[in-house]
Amino acid sequence: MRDIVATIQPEQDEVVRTELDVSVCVQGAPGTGKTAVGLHRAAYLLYAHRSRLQRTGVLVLGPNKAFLHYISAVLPTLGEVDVEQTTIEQLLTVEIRAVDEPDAAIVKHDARMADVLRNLVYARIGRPEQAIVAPDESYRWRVNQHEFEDMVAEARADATAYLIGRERVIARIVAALQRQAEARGQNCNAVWLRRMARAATPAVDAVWPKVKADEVLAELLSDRHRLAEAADGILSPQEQEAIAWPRPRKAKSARWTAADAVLLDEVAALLERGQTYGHVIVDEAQDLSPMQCRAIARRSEHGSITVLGDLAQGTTPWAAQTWTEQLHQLGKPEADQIALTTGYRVPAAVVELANRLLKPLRVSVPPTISFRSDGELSITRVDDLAVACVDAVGAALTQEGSIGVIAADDQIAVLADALKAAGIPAVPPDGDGRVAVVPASLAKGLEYDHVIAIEPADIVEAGPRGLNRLYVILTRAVSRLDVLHTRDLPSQLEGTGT
Ligand SMILES: Nc1ncnc2c1ncn2[C@@H]1O[C@H](COP(=O)(O)OP(=O)(O)OP(=O)(O)O)[C@@H](O)[C@H]1O
Repeated sequence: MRDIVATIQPEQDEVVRTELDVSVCVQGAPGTGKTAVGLHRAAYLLYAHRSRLQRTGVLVLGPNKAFLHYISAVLPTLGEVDVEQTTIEQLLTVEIRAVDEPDAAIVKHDARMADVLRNLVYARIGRPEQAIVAPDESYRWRVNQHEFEDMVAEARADATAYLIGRERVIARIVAALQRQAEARGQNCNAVWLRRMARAATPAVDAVWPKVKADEVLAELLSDRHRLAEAADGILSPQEQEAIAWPRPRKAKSARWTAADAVLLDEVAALLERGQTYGHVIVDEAQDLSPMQCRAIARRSEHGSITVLGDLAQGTTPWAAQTWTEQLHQLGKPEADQIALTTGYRVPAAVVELANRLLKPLRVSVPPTISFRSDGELSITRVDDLAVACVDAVGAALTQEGSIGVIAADDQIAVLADALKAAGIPAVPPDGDGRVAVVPASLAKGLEYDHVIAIEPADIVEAGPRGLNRLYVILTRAVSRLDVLHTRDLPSQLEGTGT
């Protein structure tokens, strides 16, 4: 990203300087400066509300590590370093050791899982079956069964989190015991209160047990009976089957997936309240699942949020179709929705090509209008992609600037080898070097002076939402875009090449 401070436009500045208490959602076509606006907003808010935000914190969430590498170079130049920058995966701090089948991931990312998990956690609370008796030297203080039942019911009704509810029951029991003891002239000091809490704990454990998030989720995914109970009327039997583990596992030996990490975060929040931030900035927010949105909503519950994204660049299976729906999931339905349409990155010839893909993407977004009439576009049918790629990179190296070779993920190794064999050092997208070889799945949010896009038909066919992915890739070029293909171009781009 270039330094835009000097040239920031009024429509961008309006977003940057929106008041701290106001949440905003920016639908920004490619290269309209969403990321730049988000980072300037972080800097502006920290400047204008430094003491408040130093207390409450600012969180910037980006889509992947390559993107963070890219923005971490920019934020300190804006004069601000007190910002936590991370990806949603890193935020959730669970070691990811497995990958879900696509149908399992879709169920796990669905908002209905929140109800399943709530049922699961609260199903642990039972009914007291006996009174609590706390021996105290020559006395035996009592909370009878009915009182105990009422305390559990009341704590359940007002508790904001499961473990807080449990603590509340213990506190009520101790208070009741204290009233009895004081009525008999006892001095109830802190040591006495702690002793009474210990005496009450076994009875509370039996009714409202302590639990850990990983144990709760491992049990859900291991035990089909428990899953059926918690998901009754919420998930279909097929959906339950899709997420159930083939063999039971304990939490310690569980191999968690990225979607499990989001579920663990939801369970952890059902158990205890987590950290919140004064302001959260989320980039590429169109790609968040409803469950990921909930994780972010919890962290910005007492603060505001800046949502940045482009519905046309949605590449996940759960990508948002409308901002109204996504803002609802993010807990900020009242956020101001603003559209940025002037593209500063992508030259007009390239924008025109990419805009051809908008209609079939079936999202309602205004097309980009390029600010730039310079730039070059070439679309060439070639015989051998690796050979043509090496030639194209060689030619690009005679001009100034960064070069990104972007291809379907499974072609990256072949292209990197071909460049290496030709003596051209190439780095991955988060590496430092003039030529980067970028898997299509990691191209989002990045930009290069010269982009060489390899075999659009393969990019489109590599997975669901392939056309959205192609749209992302075509819009990464700052000055020049070469499209190389051996196969026919996707029909929307037909008639554009040689
Ligand atoms: N007002 C401006 N004047 C000049 N350049 C700008 C301006 N705003 C943004 N840019 C430049 O345009 C490019 C794109 O900006 P940025 O990466 O923030 O866009 P984006 O909307 O996040 O793009 P995408 O969604 O495609 O990733 C960057 O090089 C940035 O420096």
